[in-house]
Amino acid sequence: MTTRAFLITGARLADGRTTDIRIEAGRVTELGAGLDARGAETIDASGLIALPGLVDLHTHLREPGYEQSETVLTGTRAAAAGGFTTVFAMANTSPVADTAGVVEQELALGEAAGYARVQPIGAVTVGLQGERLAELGAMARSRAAVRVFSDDGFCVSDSRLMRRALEYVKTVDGVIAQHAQDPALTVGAQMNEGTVSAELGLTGWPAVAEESIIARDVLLAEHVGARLHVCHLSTAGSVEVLRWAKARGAQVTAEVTPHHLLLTEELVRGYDPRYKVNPPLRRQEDVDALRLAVADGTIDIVATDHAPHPVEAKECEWPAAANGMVGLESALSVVQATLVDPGHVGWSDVARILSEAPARIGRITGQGEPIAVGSTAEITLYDPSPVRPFGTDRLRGQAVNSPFIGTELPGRVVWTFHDGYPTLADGELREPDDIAAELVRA
Ligand SMILES: NC(=O)N[C@@H](CC(=O)O)C(=O)O
Repeated sequence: MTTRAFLITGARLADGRTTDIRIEAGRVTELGAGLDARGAETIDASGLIALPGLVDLHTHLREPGYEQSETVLTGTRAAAAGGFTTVFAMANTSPVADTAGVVEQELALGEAAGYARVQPIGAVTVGLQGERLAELGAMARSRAAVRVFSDDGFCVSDSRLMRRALEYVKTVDGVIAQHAQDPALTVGAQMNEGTVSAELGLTGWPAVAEESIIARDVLLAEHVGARLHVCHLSTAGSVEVLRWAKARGAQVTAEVTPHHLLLTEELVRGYDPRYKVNPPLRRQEDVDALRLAVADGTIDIVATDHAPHPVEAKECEWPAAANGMVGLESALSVVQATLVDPGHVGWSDVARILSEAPARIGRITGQGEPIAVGSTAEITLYDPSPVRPFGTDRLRGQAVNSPFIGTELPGRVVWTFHDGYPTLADGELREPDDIAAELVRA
């Protein structure tokens, strides 16, 4: 928190109202037209949309263990540049985040960096090995107060273990975020299974490997009365399974990534490993179904699956390349391009799918609140202006494995306020020393 006061003038809220916003000591203290600027730094936000600070339920921060890809500091700088004020950090670090000690370390690294709230996700199984449950209770009771558990990168494929995990997290109001991929159906898989994989001679990754696990997990979650969250939904069939699950009243939520809302398997034809990702890019029919599923509320949220990799893991032949794409800095622009501009959703839906719903699913407070008097000052100011080239200058983390480099995307995040202070100011990231000094003064 900071002692400084800010007056944001002429911003458009997600519901369309234009207002000034006064921020003091980490809170929104006044809303309305023509507010008094006394004692405050004024920010002219005419033409900008004010959204509640974005919350990403699915970020890979890589620290501890893979600092050559990303650190908590560089990853949260990317988050701030993309308008995020909270990132849920996936557990596939080294050591794996499967103990109270590691999740508390992750939390502390986030606090020290100061760019965004880092909310650790705990592993479901020890070492992501899928053999025995990790210390779910100890992680939930730790200072990190973990509520989201995931072996992401791997599927909890053993049905008995998945059932036990669901039973366990129910007792702490937690959720299992499942990476739905039947490993037996995807041995050696390199891309989506279909005519393109047949033409290219690459081992295919069938849609049913995802859909069958989602269907099983919905039944397991219903059976034990627990919450299930499905990570990175990628097929039209998965949308159908989810519709069926929600119609039955199952406590299931789901996410889609920006890249699955925009890109298709056709890009694999160029063998550029930037397009290699888990789950793989699918068909245009899948992209269309995913967009409609966000529009009608079947898919609850957009989550980035920000997966940074070093250059050597991507500048190699397709089969040897790592899966994953960075996404924090481009997420809001891709959401505008794929959902807002075509008329599928409005800005109040964007506030829901990129802030309010992920905070609710992850059971965190003080984030994802509509901008109102008394709410925490977690605010993203976004300029939804026309398309422009998306270049490496837009990437503010350590890795450059973005599939959007060289494309044109609309919009730009201009200011990000976290805990009442700007982590991104007029398009420029604040320096760590400035943020540290601000936090000390508070
Ligand atoms: N989404 C990805 O393509 N990669 C993820 C893990 C994974 O889901 O394979 C990563 O950690 O790199």
